[in-house]
Amino acid sequence: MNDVKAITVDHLTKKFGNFTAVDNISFEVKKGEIFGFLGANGAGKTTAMRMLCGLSIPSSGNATVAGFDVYHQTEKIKKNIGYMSQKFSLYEDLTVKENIRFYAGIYGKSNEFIKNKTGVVIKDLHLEKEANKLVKSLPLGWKQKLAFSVAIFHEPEIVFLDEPTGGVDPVTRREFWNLIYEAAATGITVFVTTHYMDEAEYCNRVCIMVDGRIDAMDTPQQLKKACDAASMDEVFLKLARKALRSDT
Ligand SMILES: Nc1ncnc2c1ncn2[C@@H]1O[C@H](COP(=O)(O)OP(=O)(O)OP(=O)(O)O)[C@@H](O)[C@H]1O
Repeated sequence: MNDVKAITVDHLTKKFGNFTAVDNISFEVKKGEIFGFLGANGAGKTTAMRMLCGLSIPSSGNATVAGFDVYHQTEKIKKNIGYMSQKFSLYEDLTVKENIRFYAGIYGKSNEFIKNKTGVVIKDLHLEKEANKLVKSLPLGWKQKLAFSVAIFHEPEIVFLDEPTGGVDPVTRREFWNLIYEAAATGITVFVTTHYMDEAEYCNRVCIMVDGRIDAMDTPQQLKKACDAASMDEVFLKLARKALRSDT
């Protein structure tokens, strides 16, 4: 990790009518950093992430992603990021190989690049026997690992992961995080939302949102120290308890 900024956020705000979903947030993420974005349901995580991905125009404030401005350079942002969410799924009726080729094609990669890298990804994920099977035949954990590999196939500067490991067992989640570490080691910046507090421990830095605002932001070690908590679970409970709004 170095001091190059992958993401800069300065007083960013998003209003829906009179309701302020994201309220004046500011932070920076360094290149190669694994940055965890936590908060109770309705805290504003997805709304903030959508602005950073160039999918939603802010009401006020500024932000840059990979050096591009979130108001005027949204197409450039989209080309330079990867995105994966629990809800975003691969095409179930395409094979593993067809899914990889389809998404790589969207980013305009050459046939040679796609062919070579498809082989590498399938080998790394140990999916050789499944390469020509329909994605719907794979277990959820395999689909998620494949979806992550597809999201970074075009070698983006930053990958945004919105609750990427929802619904899978701890062992598979651990394997998924190994992929995240490997990606970060190649210099890809990882911006991840999660509800799992063991995953918060794996992040270099964590930001906790409460009612649209940033309530705390630091390394997991420092947050535990500051809150006099034994685990991130305890940190989260102490901070999120203050939330007035919740979607659940
Ligand atoms: N398009 C919209 N119009 C009106 N309100 C919205 C819209 N999108 C989100 N909100 C509201 O903004 C708040 C923040 O929502 P957001 O989805 O960003 O939260 P979140 O932290 O991602 O929650 P979750 O963990 O449940 O996904 C919620 O109260 C939500 O109902």
